Formats: sequence, C-alpha cells, structure tokens
Amino acid sequence: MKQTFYKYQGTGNDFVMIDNRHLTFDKNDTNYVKFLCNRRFGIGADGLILLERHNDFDFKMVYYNADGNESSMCGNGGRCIVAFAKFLGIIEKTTTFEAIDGTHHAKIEADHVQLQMQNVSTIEKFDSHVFLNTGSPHHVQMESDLQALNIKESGSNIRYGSPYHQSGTNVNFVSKISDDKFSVRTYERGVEDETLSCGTGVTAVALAMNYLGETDKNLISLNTEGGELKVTFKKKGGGYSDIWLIGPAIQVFKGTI
Ligand SMILES: N[C@@H](CCC[C@H](N)C(=O)O)C(=O)O
Repeated sequence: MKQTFYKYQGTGNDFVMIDNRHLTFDKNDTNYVKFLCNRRFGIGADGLILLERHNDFDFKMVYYNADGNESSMCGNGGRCIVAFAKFLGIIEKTTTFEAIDGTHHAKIEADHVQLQMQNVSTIEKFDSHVFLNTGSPHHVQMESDLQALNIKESGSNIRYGSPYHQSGTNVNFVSKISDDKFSVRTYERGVEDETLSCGTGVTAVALAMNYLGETDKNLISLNTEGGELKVTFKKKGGGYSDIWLIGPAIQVFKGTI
C-alpha cells in the first residue's frame, strides 16, 4: 500500500510527517521508519513524526529518530507538527497536544511557531560541560572555534563515551557571540551525525548559558547551521519554567511512497 507523507523542516532539522489519525501506520516496523528517513533509498529526514488523535488534547505526537527507533522529545519536530495540525485544519492559532514528555502548549502565526517546553529543575555542572534534560538529554560544552570542529567525530566520542554509553545523549557545542546570542552545532543521538539544528538542544544551551552565568538575559538567540531560533524562560530558584522555543516551521513538499 502507498504511504502518503508530508515533509517539514524547522531551521533545517527535517521530518517526514504522517497523518496517522486512522492508525494505519505500523509503529513497530523499525526498518520501515529507517528506510523512509534514509536520504539515498527513501525520502530522507532526521526523524519521522506521526500525528494521532487524542481524547483530551488536540492531537498526539509520536516521534522516531532516523535510526527507526521511537525516541524522547523533539523540539523542532514539535514546532513542525503544530504547523502540520494547522495545515490539516485540526487547530487554528493555539493548541495543546501530548508528546512523550507530557503536554505542550503552542501558538502559530503564519510559519512561525512558539512551543512551550517542559520545566527544567535539574542541571548538572561538570568541569568541561553541563548536562540537562529538556525533553531529551543534552550535553552542552563551550568551544572557542565551532567551525574548526569535526562535530560527527567529537560528538560521537562523547555520545558513546562515559557516562552516557549505549543510551547516549545529544551533544551541543556552543560559542558565545554576545550577551544574548550564541552559536550552536549539535550532534544528534539517533541520527548519529550533526543535524542543522536541534530544538531541545538550543533550549538546553539557552538554560545552560544562563546557569553558567554566561548571560543574564531571558530571551536568547541561538544561531544554528540551519537558521536562528529563540528561547525565552523564567528562572526561579535553581530551576527554569515558562520555557518557549520559537522559530519557523515550514512544509516543504507532499508525496507518496
Ligand atoms: N531534533 C530534536 C531532538 C530529537 C531527539 C534526539 N535525537 C534524541 O534522541 O534525543 C529536537 O529538535 O529537539
């Protein structure tokens, strides 16, 4: 049977998007998801997202990495599925939906999506990096020359190394541009390579930079290889709440495979 799909991207983090409200997609077929995400033999994407019905909220998001496995929260994917829900006529300007890390509120205006992320109460500080979970696990490390880095090699060493090993982490390398602007390059677990942008990653970077005292601003611009994202938050005690990830979410094309 032919599968209808849509392709979306949010600052170059790209997704195969499937309307699964009739539950026709085989969610246990890891190889099929991997094939659809393959850039040479399939459609090509960093991940695949199913939009499903939900009893209490507007819809449910189910996210798979390009390796075919269901994974933790995807921030850019979350912004893209909001644009997809609007395209399908499920929502208008605001929404509440469920993802693997809980419920999310979002707002959409033209191609611009603001997505509320889960509160973060724990940030672990080490000599060379910080670690936090913004829906997905993130290692955040400052670097003086981002462009000189081999992200795939350095990211993979950290992702598979101690203490992360098989369960892994995403790895973000960061350079400070100014008090409210940082450049970020991310190695993504499950893609096992650099992606052009990572939404939970830049969220982690914004909070980590505030936590480390690199900025006292609460509206941060993050330059990724695929464009600019913004993150706003409130700081209370040692934790962060009212966290919003803001940026474009674009439908690229529709197809069948
Ligand atoms: N691209 C994502 C992160 C997706 C999840 C990640 N690969 C993982 O397995 O942790 C984003 O925009 O947040």
